[in-house]
Amino acid sequence: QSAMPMAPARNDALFQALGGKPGLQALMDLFVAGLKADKRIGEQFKDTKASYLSEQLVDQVCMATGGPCKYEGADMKTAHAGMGITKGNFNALVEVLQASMDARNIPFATQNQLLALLAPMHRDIITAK
Ligand code: HEM
Repeated sequence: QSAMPMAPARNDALFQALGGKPGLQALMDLFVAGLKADKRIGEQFKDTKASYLSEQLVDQVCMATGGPCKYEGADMKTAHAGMGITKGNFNALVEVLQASMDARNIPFATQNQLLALLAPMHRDIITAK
């Protein structure tokens, strides 16, 4: 059940609104840098290779928004197993993503569409109180 992948997008409108592949690459580079620098959750990303995580996020979001990519990383449950991620950690990550989207001048409606796509993943990612 929790291993269910995201449903593929029916069109690429959200992918285009995010600036296509170059837009996503710029966004995710900023996002991962923001995660590493964040006082609340930066520690959890200290051993993460930024370029690697950024590429995985680009592929994941590109595919989920109808773009021409294939995400080949782990499913969200497997990827985050044993990390003890809390609701507070998850909300902090969402705030960093919002700040990154603001910095890229991504319109609010587009931001909300991406967040709506990612929000249900909390079930597979949050494993601790
Ligand atoms: C909607 C929210 C999230 C999404 C979409 C997401 C997405 C991803 C993806 C695609 C990967 C790469 C998996 C792979 O390499 O196979 C990953 C790894 C990881 N995630 Fe998340 N994640 C989310 C939330 C979180 C949260 C809240 C934390 C902790 C605060 C977190 C910490 C990590 C860490 C530490 C890794 C391993 C990175 C590495 O390879 O070193 N994630 N995540």
